[in-house]
Amino acid sequence: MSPRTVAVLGSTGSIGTQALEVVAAHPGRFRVTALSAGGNTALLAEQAAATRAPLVVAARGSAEELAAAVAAAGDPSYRPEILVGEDAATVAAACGADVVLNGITGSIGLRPTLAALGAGSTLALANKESLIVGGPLVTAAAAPGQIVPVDSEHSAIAQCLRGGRAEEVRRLVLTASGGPFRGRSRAELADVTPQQALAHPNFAMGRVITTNSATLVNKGLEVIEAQLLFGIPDERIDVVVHPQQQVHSMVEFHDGSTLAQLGPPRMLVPIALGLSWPERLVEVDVPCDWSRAQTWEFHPLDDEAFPAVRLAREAGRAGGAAPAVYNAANEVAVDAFHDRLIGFTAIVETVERVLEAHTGSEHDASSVDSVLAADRWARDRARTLLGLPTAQTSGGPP
Ligand SMILES: NC(=O)C1=CN([C@@H]2O[C@H](COP(=O)(O)OP(=O)(O)OC[C@H]3O[C@@H](n4cnc5c(N)ncnc54)[C@H](OP(=O)(O)O)[C@@H]3O)[C@@H](O)[C@H]2O)C=CC1
Ligand SMILES: CC(=O)[C@@H](O)[C@H](O)COP(=O)(O)O
Ligand SMILES: [Mn+2]
Repeated sequence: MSPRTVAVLGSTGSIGTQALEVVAAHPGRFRVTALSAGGNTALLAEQAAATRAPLVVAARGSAEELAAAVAAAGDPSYRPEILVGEDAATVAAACGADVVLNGITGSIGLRPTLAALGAGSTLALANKESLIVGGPLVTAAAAPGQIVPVDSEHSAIAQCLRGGRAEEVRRLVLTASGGPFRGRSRAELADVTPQQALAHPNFAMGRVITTNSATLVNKGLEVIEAQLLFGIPDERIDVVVHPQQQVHSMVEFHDGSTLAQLGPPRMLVPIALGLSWPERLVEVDVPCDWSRAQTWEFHPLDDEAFPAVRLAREAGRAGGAAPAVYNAANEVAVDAFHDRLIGFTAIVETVERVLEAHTGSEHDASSVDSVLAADRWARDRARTLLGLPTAQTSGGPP
C-alpha cells in the first residue's frame, strides 16, 4: 500500500505535534507533504528536517529566517519550498495531499479548511472554529465523508455511527469535563485567574481551547459542530458533564439503545483516525484499564453558572452569521482575559452582549467574505465593549 500524503496545518501546536507523533510511529503509512505553523520557526524547522516535507510554511516571521533555520536543522540535500505570510496556510491546504489535518486555532482556519475541501483532500478537522464560522458554506463545499472529525467528541460519534444509518439516531450526547471550575457557582467564578483557567483536568491543549473548556464555550462550539457534521438539530443534542472523560460521547438510537466510545482522555486515537479513516491503525494508544476499580460520574450541566452552551444553542438557532459572531467575540474576550483586562465571567458576558448587538445587523452567511465581515464586526464590537482599540481606532487590520 502506498503511503497517504498528509499536510499538517498547525504543526507546532498540541494537535499538530501529536499528529506528527502518530505519523512517526507508523513508518510507511504516511508521507508528510506540507507543514504549516504560525510563528514557532524553530520547532517548524526541526519538524521539517525530520519529515523532509517538500513544502514548509509559516504565518509570521520571514522566509529568510525560516530557510536558515531549516538549513541548520536538516542535511544539505533537503531544500523544501518555503513560504511565509498570513495566506501561507491556505496555500499549504491546497497542496493536494490525500489528507489535510487542520490543527490551526481560531476562525483564521476557515480559508485553509475551504482550500483543502476545494482541492479534493480528505479534511481531518480539529479546527472546529472554521466549521462553526463557515457553517453551511463549509458543509456545502464538502463531499459526503470528505470531513473526518478529529475533535474527540465528534470522532466518538463518528465511530459510533460507522456503518450505521442516520435515520436510526434519536439523540447525540456530548460529554463535557466541566473544566477546572466544575461545581462552582457564578459568584465563585468572579476572581479566578488565567493560570487557574488553564489547569484543564485531563487534557494538555492550546490556550484558547483550554480557556474555552473552563467557560464551557468549547462545549457550546461543539454543539454547533455536531449539528453541522451529523445533521442533527440542537434539540436532539444533549450535554452531560463527565469529569473523568473516559466516555468521549454517545449516540442514542430510536430503539432505546445507546452506543458510547471509550478510551483514556488523550487525542492520539481521534488524530490517528483522522489521518487513516476509515481504517484503524494498530497500538495507537492504550485502552481503558479494567483491572482497577474506578468510578465514572455523570452530572447535568449547570447552565446558570456556565451559560455558554445555552448561548451557543441560541446562536445556532439564529443561524446566518450568529455562530461566527459568537466565536469571534469569544476569541477577543479570551485574549482580554489572559491580558488581565477582564475577569473570567466577562468572557461569556461579552459574547452575549455582542450577540445581542448583532440581532438585525446586515451581516449574513451567504459567502465567505460576508462571514469574515461578520467575524471582523464582532471583534470590533467586542473590543469597543471592553474599551480596547478597534481596527478603526488603531488604523490597522484586526
Ligand atoms: N489540543 C487538543 O487536544 C484539541 C484541539 N482541538 C482544536 O484543534 C485546534 C488546535 O488546537 P491546539 O492544537 O490545542 O492549539 P495550539 O494553540 O496548541 O496550536 C495552534 C496552532 O496554530 C498555529 N497558528 C497560530 N496562528 C496561526 C496563523 N495565523 N496561521 C496559521 N497557523 C497558525 C500555531 O502555530 P505557532 O505555535 O507556530 O504560532 C499552532 O501550530 C483548535 O481549533 C482546537 O479547538 C480540538 C480538540 C482537542
Ligand atoms: C479533547 C477535546 O476534544 C477537547 O475539546 C475536550 O473535549 C475538552 O474537554 P471539555 O471542553 O469537555 O473540557
Ligand atoms: Mn472536544
